[in-house]
Amino acid sequence: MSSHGAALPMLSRKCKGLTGEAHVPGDKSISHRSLILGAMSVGETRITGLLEGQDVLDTGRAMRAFGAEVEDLGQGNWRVYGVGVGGFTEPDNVIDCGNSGTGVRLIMGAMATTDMTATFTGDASLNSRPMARVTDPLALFGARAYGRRGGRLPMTIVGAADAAPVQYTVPVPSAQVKSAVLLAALNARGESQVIEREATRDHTERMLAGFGATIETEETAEGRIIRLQGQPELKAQDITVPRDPSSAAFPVCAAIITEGSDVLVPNIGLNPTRAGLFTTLIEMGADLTYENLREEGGEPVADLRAKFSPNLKGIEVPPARAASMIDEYPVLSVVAAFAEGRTEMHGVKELRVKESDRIDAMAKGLRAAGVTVDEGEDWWAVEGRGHGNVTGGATVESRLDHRIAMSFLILGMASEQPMQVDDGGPIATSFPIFESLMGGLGAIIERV
Ligand SMILES: O=C(O)C1=C[C@@H](OP(=O)(O)O)[C@@H](O)[C@H](O)C1
Ligand SMILES: C=C(OP(=O)(O)O)C(=O)O
Repeated sequence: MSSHGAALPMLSRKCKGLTGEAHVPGDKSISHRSLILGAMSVGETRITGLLEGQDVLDTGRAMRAFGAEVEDLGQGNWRVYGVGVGGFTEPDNVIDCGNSGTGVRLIMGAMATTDMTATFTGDASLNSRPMARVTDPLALFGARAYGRRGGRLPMTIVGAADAAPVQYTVPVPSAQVKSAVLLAALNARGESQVIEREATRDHTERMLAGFGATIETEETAEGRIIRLQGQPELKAQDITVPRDPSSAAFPVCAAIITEGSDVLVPNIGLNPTRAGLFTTLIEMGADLTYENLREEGGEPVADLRAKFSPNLKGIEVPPARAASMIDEYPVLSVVAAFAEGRTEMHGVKELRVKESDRIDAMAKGLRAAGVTVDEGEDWWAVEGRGHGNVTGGATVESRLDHRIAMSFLILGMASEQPMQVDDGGPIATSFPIFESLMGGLGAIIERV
């Protein structure tokens, strides 16, 4: 079942090659943060290119429930009239964050240092994901959490007004946890410090600086130390959301494994905390090039050109790269199936607590498609079969996980037999135009 209604089985079959331009939607991480920081600032924030996926729409609804005005102006343009740091009003009903870990965790952080109580819930996937990683540090500010056993949603957070600042070392490589603490620290009295041992995506830090917060980052031997002054007046901004590298991953990988392909994916942000997949593909021998490499808004941006790559080889993906491509391992494992030799992926236990256990979901589906996969708690490995030898011909479960559904549909574009997913509905959480965009390149995707 998809989160909103009946299951939507989908199938993809081998196509003659993908060609053309793929204009992928706005970045999901930056879209959530635009709405939340817009709601926490004073005045009118205008957002262009917002991702209108269900995850982000749910965050927009939540911001309205906390008192901000959030208005859809059409064609990806949005207006947020913020209430200022500490200016939220108490929601009069449960906040449903749908399928979105980012949404619920960042919003819990944002309300944890206010004088109010809010109850959060989500779909079956989100309600099975761990929340203690966020509520533990929020407790340091004095916020209390009452949830289901194992720290699961539905969960009520009782915020702590007038909180003192904290010092916190994030125990797992998670931008969501880091961001929840930073958003809580915004309404605490003095300077909070957040330390992360492994660099994760830094959109919250960059955007906080853009909204006028006093924030600095220091790289040290023990990791990155982020210092944030509490109780700033955030100033509304005009934001242009860059296109999502995690969505670009799908047409890029599809082109690499599908004979006859040549696809251009324009305007993709190559922030080093997000670009690990592209580095990995190039190491595997993919014909992937950065055209028109430039700087926009202080970040590297390029047009990605991906072509069919018949000579892919398996590699070892190092643990240090994991955070910079954490959402891309499912589709990387599909590319690995078409390479010669074994691809090993290490330091990836976070994959087990995403919308699904992504190692388990991909391993089962790949095996059903004729590919050998080994796994341990923190690693997995795909035995590449080489181009032309991936059987396919299976129906797999997408487990309320958009990236699992999209990854197997990409596999089916190049495998000998079609691939079917039991439910393509979750794709709309992050990439609502996936079907039409891939179809426009020549992919054959059918609703069955
Ligand atoms: O901060 C963010 O926007 C995100 C952080 C990552 O999650 P974790 O922080 O749990 O690794 C990522 O998987 C998610 O899609 C988006
Ligand atoms: C893990 C993801 O999202 P979230 O944690 O926000 O649900 C994802 O988009 O792959």
